[in-house]
Amino acid sequence: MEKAAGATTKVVRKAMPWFGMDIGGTLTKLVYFEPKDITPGELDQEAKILRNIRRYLTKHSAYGRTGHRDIHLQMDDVEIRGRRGSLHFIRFPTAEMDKFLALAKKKGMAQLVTTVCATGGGAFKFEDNFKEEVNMKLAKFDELDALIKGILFTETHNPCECYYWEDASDISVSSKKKFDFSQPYPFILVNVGSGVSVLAVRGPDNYKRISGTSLGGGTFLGLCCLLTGCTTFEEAIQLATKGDHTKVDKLVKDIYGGDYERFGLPGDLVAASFGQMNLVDRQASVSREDLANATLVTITNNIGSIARMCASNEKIDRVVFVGNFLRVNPISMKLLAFAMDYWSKGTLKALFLEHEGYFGAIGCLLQFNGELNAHVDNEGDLLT
Ligand SMILES: Nc1ncnc2c1ncn2[C@@H]1O[C@H](COP(=O)(O)OP(=O)(O)O)[C@@H](O)[C@H]1O
Ligand SMILES: CC(C)(COP(=O)(O)O)[C@@H](O)C(=O)NCCC(=O)O
Repeated sequence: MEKAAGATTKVVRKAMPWFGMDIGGTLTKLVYFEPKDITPGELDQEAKILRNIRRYLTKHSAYGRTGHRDIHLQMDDVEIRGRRGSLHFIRFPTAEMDKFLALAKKKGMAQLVTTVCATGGGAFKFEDNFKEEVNMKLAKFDELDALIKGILFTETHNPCECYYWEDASDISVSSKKKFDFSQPYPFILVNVGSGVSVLAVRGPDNYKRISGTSLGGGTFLGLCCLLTGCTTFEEAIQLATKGDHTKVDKLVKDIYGGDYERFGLPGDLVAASFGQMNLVDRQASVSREDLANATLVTITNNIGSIARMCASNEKIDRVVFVGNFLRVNPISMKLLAFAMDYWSKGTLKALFLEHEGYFGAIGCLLQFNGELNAHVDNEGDLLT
């Protein structure tokens, strides 16, 4: 790009809009940086389309039938690349990508010819659709790199980001407590999205993916829909909250009549998930709520076991759980907190983060560092 004659470049500001997008197996997460330090010169120059997009995203909390802005997660007064502004958090089902692209086109995105930073499997899968339908180029980033960068950034910008569950053994009294995560390393990171990835993180650029399981949030939702006829994650969680998994599972005491003392297995421990459901009379006596609760407990306990084995193998005592499976899901968080503590005899600590499913999108927004440069002249006007 040529600099205008006589103009000296004072500040290099990157052209707006700034988005970070994590296109996951179930949900697409969009983080939008709303600049709050717009100079009068910049405001004059701001294209009408850009202004309309900024207003549309920041003034609404619902987009179409299935898009939502998580207003409670909004982060204000954040500095990124020398600009101050707010981070807005928006999600919609990845299955609705065609509707999102149609909306983006309607809002004039196609005329902006811009680049969006994207991560998650969908950044690869939908790359051509973005180019063809909204003239957007995707700058792609690895989802696990982005996840860790997003966590580290958010933790340093939000003093209340990290928490644990106190007294997790009693679900009814257990409560959230702030945790100081300013010295994070090393930690195990368990990302419970559609599937589950487990990482050992020893430094900002030092991590490895040590395990994973296909029994994750997608499994919970899929099985719950099949077993109960529910249609949304929120409904599945509501049902699970009112159910009792012990009517569905076979417990140690159903087999032993009490504890299996020799190996320290308490009678109330689940011996076999869904282990009662081979009996026709038992099938008839369980409710949709019980089935939802059993599905949630089964998936959660399995994730807890894998996380605990990984922590023990890596000799790391802090386990951070993230991903949208934990959204509006205190049952799973408390179960994980209890499982980590109980089975490790108090040596492992389960930690949780407020922006649970958005770290990939945040990390992606932060990583972009090219192509959008715009020169600003003496008066602070954009020359692009
Ligand atoms: N509104 C929702 N719609 C669908 N799934 C949801 C919703 N809220 C939470 N979830 C849970 O979050 C999981 C997806 O988590 P997420 O971290 O976004 O993963 P992914 O990147 O694979 O989409 C779903 O499988 C489901 O268990
Ligand atoms: C393939 C994935 C990294 C995709 O991430 P997601 O969209 O589920 O967040 C994840 O689903 C995963 O790690 N699945 C488990 C695969 C396994 O180790 O068995």
